[in-house]
Amino acid sequence: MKDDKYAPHNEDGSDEDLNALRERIDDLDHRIMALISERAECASTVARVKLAESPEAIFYRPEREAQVLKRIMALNPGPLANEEMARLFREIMSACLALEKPLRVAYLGPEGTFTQQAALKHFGDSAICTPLPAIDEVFREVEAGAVNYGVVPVENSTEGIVNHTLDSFMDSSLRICGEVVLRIHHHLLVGENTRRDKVSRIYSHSQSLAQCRKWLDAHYPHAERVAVSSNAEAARRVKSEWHTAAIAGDMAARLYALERLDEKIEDQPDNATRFLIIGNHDVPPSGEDRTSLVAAMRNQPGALHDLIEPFQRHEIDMTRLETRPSRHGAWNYVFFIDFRGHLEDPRVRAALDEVHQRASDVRLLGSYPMGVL
Ligand SMILES: O=C(O)C(=O)C[C@]1(C(=O)O)C=C[C@@H](O)C=C1
Repeated sequence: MKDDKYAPHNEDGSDEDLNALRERIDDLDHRIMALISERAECASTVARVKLAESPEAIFYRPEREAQVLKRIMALNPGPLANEEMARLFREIMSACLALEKPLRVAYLGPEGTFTQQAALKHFGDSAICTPLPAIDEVFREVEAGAVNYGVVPVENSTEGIVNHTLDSFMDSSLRICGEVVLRIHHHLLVGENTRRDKVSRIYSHSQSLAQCRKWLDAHYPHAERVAVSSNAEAARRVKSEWHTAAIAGDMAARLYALERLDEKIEDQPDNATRFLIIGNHDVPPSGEDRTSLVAAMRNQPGALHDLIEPFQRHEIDMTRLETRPSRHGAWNYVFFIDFRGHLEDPRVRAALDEVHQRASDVRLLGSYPMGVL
């Protein structure tokens, strides 16, 4: 409810001068701060309650965070956009969680990649995030308990699946605890000594070069395209080279202080990448969840149909189906399946009981809240 004390004197606020408006802002800031402090105290108490329940308490609760953010977006009165408001609350929760227990997160590096951006978007600024050079190293560090969670890319809307991530699940007992979807915007970046008409070589990750193929054909048909290990590595190189450019995102542009010759050069304007949060515990239902599993089928006609038929019959919305070669025996395949719903839903249980009977092996990778922001 609006407090009269804070309403403008006129409808358009015109009788208030700048000083008066700033006094109002100071006053509001004090009240916001008092409320944030009260919230942080409350989160500290939550931590004590969790510890009293179990010494192995899990402090990070992705299902609760998803509910908080969704509620904030639903209640937001404006004028800030829902995403902006949720982003602010994302940071408040991140700081509150750090009071309970600072989270350690490993992501596929190096610094400046979209995966770092995804880690920040999901965990906020208070998590302690460390880059690692390969997807399987992220898995290993989480398995070893050196970090609490890992962030790895899993699929891109234009270039498809990240095979390394799917393959890493085959040898791992880790669970998926969450997902983040990031809109991917690519920029053409140069160092201070490079002019637009002098660019003769363009570095980027092969996926990013592919995502900007048409733009490059139209604008730089004669420039050599060189695939490197990451967009951030591309940005690092052009920092010290002349006549070269990098295709990379905001994080890398900022990290290496590069000039943006052209922005948003991706061929598909809705280009997005989905990242997974990997951890070592199950996540309770949030109300809007996704489940992932990997299933091995006996090599026989109709095997794939047999596998997916129970989902259809139980009206479960399958959101992804990927086939990967199995590590056991030539010409054997495993299927990665994502569907809407949680392992605790009765319909999901019924479908999975049947899938278990039909497949030679099923491994549940986890149920987790669908990306909110
Ligand atoms: O509700 C909890 O379990 C909390 O720990 C509180 C809180 C929050 O700040 O709202 C903090 C961290 C969790 O990841 C989820 C929510």
